[in-house]
Amino acid sequence: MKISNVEVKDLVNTYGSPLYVYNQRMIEDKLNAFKNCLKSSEFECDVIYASKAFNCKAMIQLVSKMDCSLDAVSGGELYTAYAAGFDMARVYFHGNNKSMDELKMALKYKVGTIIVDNLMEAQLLSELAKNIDYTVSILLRVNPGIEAHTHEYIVTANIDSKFGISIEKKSGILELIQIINACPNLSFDGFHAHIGSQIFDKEAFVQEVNKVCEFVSNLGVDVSTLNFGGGFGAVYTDEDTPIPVDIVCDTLIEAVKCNIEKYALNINKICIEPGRSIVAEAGSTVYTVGFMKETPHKNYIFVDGGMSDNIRPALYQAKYSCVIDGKENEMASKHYKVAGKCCESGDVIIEDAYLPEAKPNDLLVVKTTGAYGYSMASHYNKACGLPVIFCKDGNSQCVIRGENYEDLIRLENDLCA
Ligand SMILES: Cc1ncc(COP(=O)(O)O)c(C=O)c1O
Ligand SMILES: N[C@@H](CCCC[NH3+])C(=O)O
Repeated sequence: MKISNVEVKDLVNTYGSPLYVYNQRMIEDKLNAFKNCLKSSEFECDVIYASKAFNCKAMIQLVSKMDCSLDAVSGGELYTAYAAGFDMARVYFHGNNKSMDELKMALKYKVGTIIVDNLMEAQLLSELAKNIDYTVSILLRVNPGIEAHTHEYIVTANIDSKFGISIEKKSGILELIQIINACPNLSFDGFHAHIGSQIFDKEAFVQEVNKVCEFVSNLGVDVSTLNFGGGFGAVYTDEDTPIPVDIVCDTLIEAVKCNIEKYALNINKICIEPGRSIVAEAGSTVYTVGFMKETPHKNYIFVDGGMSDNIRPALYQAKYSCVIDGKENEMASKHYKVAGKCCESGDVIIEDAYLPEAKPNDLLVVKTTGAYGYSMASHYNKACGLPVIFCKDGNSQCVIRGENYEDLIRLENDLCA
């Protein structure tokens, strides 16, 4: 099996096992697709990559190369963007509980946009921004009361969310805007909303746009920018049917246009923040099969990683599909339960993988692990962090080296130095 024309077995020979492998061309194509599809002659459009899905310098440099903006949600993500040489004016800084240090860091780096999440943040930021020498664009995160899930969305379900201010709280929102506008270095430009992740129903996004625009039309405040967040889906198994990128973008653009006309709004910029849909399908995890065993009801395959490199099955009952390298074209003949090596019964990567006969040392490639895999990895059982490899057109490049045992105790050892 090849990933962007690089043999998986060659990757394992060169970099070891297990590995996260990304098809760099697929990432670039996805960023391009969003950029090319989110276009309008009536307003500016910005595609902001939500870096929580997969954040490292090499990824951020790709975002820069493809002329997209960047969503960061922590000091660590900001620091990585800065270290990657990213244009900080194109960073959108999020978070429901940004610390004073993080806000100071954002201002020091001259981050272009801060998405303010609550009243206390507005108060603190307006103090911190008094003496800066540039203007920060401010969006306010509102909670439109639309909580979308895969295959379904529930209107008005979300009033107790930890993120944003409820769109129903008009007086609180006006108070917050006043605080922002009273600070000469902050410019209130509009609103941000985000309704969930892995959403397959385009009507959920139309509802989001309608709700936010109706709210703006009743506010009596100039609003130039609307950011509708991310949440676009990816294919993990045959059951997944995400909305194609062109349709997502057309749907959003059309919905915004209708609302601009309906309410005579002065919107001149819209943004979206795709994370998963950019990187999920481009990433795979390559494991080596170790021991195998049969129980009365299961055939187990044990792999040399597990919940420490992919927490999503244990955390969300997320489903994945996989292939055995070199046996992609063989008929499936056996149901396997693919489990990891962590000391936890729930350490299962795939509950039921229907595969050709497997044997120890086979390379098992789990697909669509590119989003929230590396970024949610842990050191449980002192697991070493996996290397990350980018492949493109027959070439491979290690962009994050794998950890070794020394790395695992380095922070302790530093204290003794
Ligand atoms: C504010 C915000 N923007 C963007 C995203 C990215 O979402 P996704 O990876 O589903 O596109 C998230 C995560 O859900 C988010 O919370
Ligand atoms: N971590 C989640 C997505 C969270 C999105 C962040 N708001 C996942 O793996 O599906």
